[in-house]
Amino acid sequence: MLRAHTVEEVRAAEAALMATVPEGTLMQRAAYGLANAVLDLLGGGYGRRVLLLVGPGHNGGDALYAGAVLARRGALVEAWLLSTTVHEAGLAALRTAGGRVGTPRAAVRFDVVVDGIVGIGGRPGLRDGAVEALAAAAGIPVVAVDTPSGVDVDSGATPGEHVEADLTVTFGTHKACHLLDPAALACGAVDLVDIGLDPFLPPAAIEALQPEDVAAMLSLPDPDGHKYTRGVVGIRAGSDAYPGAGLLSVAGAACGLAGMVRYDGDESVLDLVRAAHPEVVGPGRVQAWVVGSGSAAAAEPALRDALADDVPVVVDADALAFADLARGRDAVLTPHAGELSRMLGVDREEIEAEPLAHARAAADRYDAVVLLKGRHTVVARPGGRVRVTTTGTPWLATAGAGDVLGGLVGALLATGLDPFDAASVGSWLHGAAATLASQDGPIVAGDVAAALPDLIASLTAP
Ligand SMILES: NC(=O)C1=CN([C@@H]2O[C@H](COP(=O)(O)OP(=O)(O)OC[C@H]3O[C@@H](n4cnc5c(N)ncnc54)[C@H](O)[C@@H]3O)[C@@H](O)[C@H]2O)[C@@H](O)CC1
Ligand SMILES: [K+]
Repeated sequence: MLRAHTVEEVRAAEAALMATVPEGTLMQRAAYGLANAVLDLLGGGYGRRVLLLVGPGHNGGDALYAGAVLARRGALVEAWLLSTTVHEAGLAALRTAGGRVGTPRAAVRFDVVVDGIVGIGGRPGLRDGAVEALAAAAGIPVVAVDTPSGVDVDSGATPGEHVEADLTVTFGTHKACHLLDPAALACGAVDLVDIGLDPFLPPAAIEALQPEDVAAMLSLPDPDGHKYTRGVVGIRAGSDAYPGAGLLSVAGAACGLAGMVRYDGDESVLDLVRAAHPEVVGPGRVQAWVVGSGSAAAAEPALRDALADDVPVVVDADALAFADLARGRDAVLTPHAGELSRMLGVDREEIEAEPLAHARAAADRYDAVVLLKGRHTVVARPGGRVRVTTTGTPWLATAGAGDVLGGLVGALLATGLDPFDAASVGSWLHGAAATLASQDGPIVAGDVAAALPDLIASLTAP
């Protein structure tokens, strides 16, 4: 499990760890990790030209000490000091190693820029000197120290100017900004350097599932199981006007995880569903319902009927307008930013600027699990625990992909996962299946559903 901690938690853990090691140890660990990441990126040190952007705090100190390591490895290291005071010992180390201090100038030629302007002590936004230095070094790959300077570390928002990194090297644990958009977009790839913080960190409120977590949560068929013990998922989606929504919801549900898929909707859609998925049967008892996509006016009665069965429910698309009915129930609400905007009465732009805060607010408001779709989907449960999905591909932004996701989450609920696990595992599988199907090329929603069995097999293979 990948975990993200708050600045406050990191500072407390660092203080506890620092009490157990000689002074300066943590910064040395951080600096060596950072220098190694830069060496990897550059394919070596000798003759490489490295620019350090150095702010007033320890973040700049990390950059200076890493610069000293790089200078000893033969790199030509220049530091631009963006504050009247910088980490003195770090600066002395850089100078001793042969690095120098330069002044910001246009049309500079460096192989890499190391952003040590601010880290977890930074307020969002950049000061003028930093903006000008970054402009002078535009076009050069950027390695951010701990966080891209200027982002809001704990919320993942980017309310002001900020660094756009190609690689972010962070220390001890991830922070929200590494996982949550829009800040995560500014991180580029993220490397975590172990500085020994783990024993001092509390449980994290924000997590990102990894393949081994997903594999451990999937329920495999018992040797003596049968289709009913494996769980039955029911789909109430699609209509005469939108039969595709029903077909794709069924396709996601028919990934093989549940023992049976039922379709309960218009006869005309059922005929199409049966033609595409002969194994699907008609209405009856289920262990989970998926309600709402392409349901139009039928969404409200369909949701009421599903809730009356007292089984977990995925509340999707048209049914989200009636999400109040599911308050406090075993439910997964699956809005995209536009749908959540209508549910909360908040502008869509505000939701996209702070998906973490709004997914959490919605989970509390509806007392249910909320899966807010996006590049990095946010799954929030009431009380603040969150899982962020980091699988996926931009090609997944395609019509019907949400229907497949709804069906898949329903199948996972039917197998007995709780709503938080079903939503986060479903979202992870959905993204990973899209990547598998896409191979960096275009896909349609049906391809994502079709890739699920192979993906699941690769995860669960002994
Ligand atoms: N505390 C520790 O033991 C460790 C800290 N480490 C590094 O230390 C960093 C935190 O250091 P600090 O607490 O000194 O904080 P930072 O280096 O993040 O910066 C804080 C300083 O920047 C100023 N500042 C705030 N916002 C600004 C902005 N937008 N533009 C310009 N200046 C701004 C503040 O006045 C303050 O002086 C971490 O991100 C990490 O890089 C690592 O060395 C690992 C160990
Ligand atoms: K930084």
